[in-house]
Amino acid sequence: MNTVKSVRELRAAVAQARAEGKQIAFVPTMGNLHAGHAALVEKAAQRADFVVASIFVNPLQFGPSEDLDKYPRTLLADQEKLVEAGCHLLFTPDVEEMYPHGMDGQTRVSVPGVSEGLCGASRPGHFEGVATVVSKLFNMVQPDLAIFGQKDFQQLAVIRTLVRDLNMPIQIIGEPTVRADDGLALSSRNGYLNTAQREVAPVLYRTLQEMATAIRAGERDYAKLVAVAQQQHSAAGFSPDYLEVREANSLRPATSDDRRLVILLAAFIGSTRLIDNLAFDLDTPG
Ligand SMILES: Nc1ncnc2c1ncn2[C@@H]1O[C@H](COP(=O)(O)OP(=O)(O)OP(=O)(O)O)[C@@H](O)[C@H]1O
Ligand SMILES: CC(C)(CO)[C@@H](O)C(=O)[O-]
Ligand code: BAL
Repeated sequence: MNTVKSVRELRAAVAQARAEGKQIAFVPTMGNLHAGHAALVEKAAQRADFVVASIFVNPLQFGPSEDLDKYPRTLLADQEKLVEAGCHLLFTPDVEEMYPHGMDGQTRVSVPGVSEGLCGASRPGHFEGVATVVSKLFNMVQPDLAIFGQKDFQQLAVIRTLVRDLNMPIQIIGEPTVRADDGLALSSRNGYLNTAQREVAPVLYRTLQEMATAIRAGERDYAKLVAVAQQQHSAAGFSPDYLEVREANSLRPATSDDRRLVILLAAFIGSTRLIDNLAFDLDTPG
């Protein structure tokens, strides 16, 4: 696997792969890779001949009081995991390479609708930062397909909308969330948890499963289910950020008639904010 830091080197390497007739798959990340990222790269290697990954901790998508500075940077270990998963080219630009004219005057990409509410409400500007950097990365790599995790369910919806609305000829593939044995969704931010916090963290996914089971059994009082789950989160030491039942395609608040649902949550434990979600179809047995 080759690692490049400049857009010029990236374009040259991708052009060579194209000249060899290869299909290009792209997996953007912020690094500190775990088995969830590896699953995306492995899927990319199954679907295309040449796999490009990026590691860039994008300042534009972090709020002023968020964890930009402490976000874990583990390049050597990440490179080993990428090689093992089948990556051919790693792009690791620095902030000056991504934003050579500074971030203040940077053209921004804003995706209305699906960016609003949920993480969009809790993290103002976050999805504009994500949509902007992903648009830039897509233009730099020009992949045939790009792979994202369903763990960031709203982000995936934002990117699908962005690609549709800006006529980008890129197929977007969403991959299921990879979890620890106890159900906790793998996330780089799990590394911030102390032992006691890590022990209680699986309560998040457990309550999502309990809510989904209740809805499948006919419960349609979503507010009641949310209140019960939030009590369990609070009892475990979490401060709820949001917990909502939405229609899975549009992300609008769910009605009792909707069949494709997603329950999404964000919650703080100490200063660590975790997200998770569970999508299900009432017409498909669970
Ligand atoms: N557990 C997981 N299973 C599958 N995909 C995942 C998982 N965690 C992250 N991803 C995906 O990996 C890609 C890069 O995500 P990112 O580098 O932010 O990882 P992360 O572990 O989610 O970090 P963070 O702590 O910022 O949430 C995204 O498409 C994201 O949805
Ligand atoms: C898609 C992404 C790499 C853009 O910075 C980031 O939001 C992430 O890691 O999910
Ligand atoms: N995984 C989404 C990137 C972020 O939290 O900023």
